[in-house]
Amino acid sequence: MNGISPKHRVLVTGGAGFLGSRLVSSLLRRGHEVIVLDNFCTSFPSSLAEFQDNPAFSFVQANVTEPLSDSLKVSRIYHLACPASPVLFTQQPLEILDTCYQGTRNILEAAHRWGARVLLASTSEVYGQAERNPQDEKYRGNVNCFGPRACYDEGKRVAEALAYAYRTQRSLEIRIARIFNTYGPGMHASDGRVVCSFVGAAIEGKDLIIKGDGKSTRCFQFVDDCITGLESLMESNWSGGPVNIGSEKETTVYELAEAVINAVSALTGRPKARIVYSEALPDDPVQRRPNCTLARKILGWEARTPLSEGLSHTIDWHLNLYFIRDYRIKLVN
Ligand SMILES: O=C(O)[C@H]1O[C@H](OP(=O)(O)OP(=O)(O)OC[C@H]2O[C@@H](n3ccc(=O)[nH]c3=O)[C@H](O)[C@@H]2O)[C@H](O)[C@@H](O)[C@@H]1O
Repeated sequence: MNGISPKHRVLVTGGAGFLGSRLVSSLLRRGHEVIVLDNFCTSFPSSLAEFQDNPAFSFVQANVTEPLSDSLKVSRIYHLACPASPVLFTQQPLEILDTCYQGTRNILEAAHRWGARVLLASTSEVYGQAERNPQDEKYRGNVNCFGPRACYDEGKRVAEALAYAYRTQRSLEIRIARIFNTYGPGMHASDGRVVCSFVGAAIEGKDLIIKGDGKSTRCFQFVDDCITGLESLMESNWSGGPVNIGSEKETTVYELAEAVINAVSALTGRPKARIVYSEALPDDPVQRRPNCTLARKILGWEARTPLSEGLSHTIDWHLNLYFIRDYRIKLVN
């Protein structure tokens, strides 16, 4: 993780996405050669624009559900490709399941041919409607396999099971990160996840919609903390099971809404947006908080960015997408 660490040829699946593009930026900064594989199903080519002139960067437009060409041979694979917004769980469940199973299988198969190490982006969603708080990696979860979140929750669980099978049967080097709610610059308001939805609404002067009573909790992790955690895990000697990567600071959805409204108003001088309530999503986890003792112990890593600081970077990023004139805000791209 420092200037003298070995340089790799790295494949990032989903590299045009929210986490992916931030990871690519960090890997290139550290001197690695990076290939992004993405099909833009939930991302935009513009998120790769800043890398285009970098000779260490290349891009392949493809779906991970198709087998990988050996011309892509690398020594490290970050497997991030998968739609992750709950809005898509009801719109594209079959595609999500295909990506989680066949996509992950293709990645692991290619890694086996190439002798590459794989980091699988798993999720806090494998814990489902958790019956204990916080959730450590030994907790086996409470997931509904026949419900609107099943495609993602069970999809990621089968992806973990595939990784385990390739490790035991094919001796593949595997790292699994269970990533908890991550936010920051690069996640567009249209994504549907809560932080970017609230920030987008507050900037546009629209109501913030709380789904449910606002008492549900999440621990919001700033994207750069998450990326450092993923890179540390990839280059660590850890050969055990999955590792939680998240913030341990628990916040209710209502507290988040208030924080966003106040921060946007303070930064723009505009009147405060309002909160309205709508029905809770079915199977929406009520309480979620990682226990990150393992990550601290094996990686010396923990999420450090306070919510207020992360929100301020996030709001700045969103404001830069907007053109402010005559007290009206218009979308420019
Ligand atoms: O990051 C994680 O750990 C996982 O959780 C997310 O799911 P969720 O926690 O439901 O993410 P959000 O859509 O951001 O929702 C968080 C909470 O805010 C609420 N919410 C969301 C959006 C909104 O406009 N209003 C609102 O009240 C949701 O109902 C939920 O209670 C996604 O499943 C994944 O991106 C990810 O793997």
